Amino acid sequence: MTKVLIAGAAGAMGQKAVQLVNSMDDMQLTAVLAPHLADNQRTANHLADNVAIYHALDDVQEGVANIWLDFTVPSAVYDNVKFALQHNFMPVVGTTGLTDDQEKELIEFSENKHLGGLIAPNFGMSAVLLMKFAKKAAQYFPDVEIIEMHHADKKDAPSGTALSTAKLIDQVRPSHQTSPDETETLANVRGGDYHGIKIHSVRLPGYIAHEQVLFGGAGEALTIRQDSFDRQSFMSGVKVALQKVATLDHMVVGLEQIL
Ligand SMILES: NC(=O)C1=CN([C@@H]2O[C@H](COP(=O)(O)OP(=O)(O)OC[C@H]3O[C@@H](n4cnc5c(N)ncnc54)[C@H](OP(=O)(O)O)[C@@H]3O)[C@@H](O)[C@H]2O)C=CC1
Ligand SMILES: O=C(O)C1=N[C@H](C(=O)O)C[C@H](O)C1
Repeated sequence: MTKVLIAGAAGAMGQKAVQLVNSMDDMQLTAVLAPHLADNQRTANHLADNVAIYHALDDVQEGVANIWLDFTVPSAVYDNVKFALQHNFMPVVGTTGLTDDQEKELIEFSENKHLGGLIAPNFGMSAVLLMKFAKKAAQYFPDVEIIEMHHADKKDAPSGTALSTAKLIDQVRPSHQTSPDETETLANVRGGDYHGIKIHSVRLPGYIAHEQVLFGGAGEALTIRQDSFDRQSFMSGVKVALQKVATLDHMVVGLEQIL
């Protein structure tokens, strides 16, 4: 039986993850890290009496779980994953917001410790495929912009998925002419800029997680779009990650690495 700790267990994704782990025969939820979760909220949060509730990182006991599943906040994820590796948990990280330098450092640390782990900006199959297709299309359509749309509670912008998509496109797109002398008469109206790729972040109630990659060519255009209508859609990817992380000997980035 593999033991799992969920960090951010009371959040929107954490609650889904608790129910997923509870439903798996080969996994046991042994602990959660949830800063504001009270003991009398166990039942509402589907936590059995024997699940340890930690309110602070430094209270977490080494050995309480094999896997550290993280759905917290961008400001906490680096410290959480570093702590997890230092204390021999295999991290499965859904939380977005790690910088490139932080990600690199954590991967190197995992390599030195020979500890498997996964950082997945998106556990949804539609998003994984969107990123794959966008990378392919960018070889032929270098002019591209990204629009990501999320629920109004999302704390980070751009989304981790949009940033990952831009990085993948940037790896392959041919050099090309950008429009010169562009003037913004309203600040930031052209969106954020990742190596010349514009990213536009929309935050609205009613949305969950959606992304469009728009390619423009001479007299034609290609739009690739994915929609996550329900957070349950991320759980099949989380399940595979929990089942496969022990087969890795260092941290990898992207769900596609283990599919
Ligand atoms: N990879 C993927 O497929 C997906 C990734 N995400 C990402 O997952 C993350 C969480 O999203 P979501 O569940 O919607 O966010 P929520 O805001 O609903 O949940 C975040 C949770 O983290 C808790 N938290 C805050 N600080 C800490 C800390 N230092 N240690 C432990 N827990 C902490 C919060 O507790 P409290 O409120 O009590 O402070 C809260 O319960 C985001 O980064 C999001 O982008 C989301 C969907 C899919
Ligand atoms: O916060 C969310 O909701 C999501 N976050 C991830 C991201 O930032 O890409 C994945 C998905 O878009 C949902």
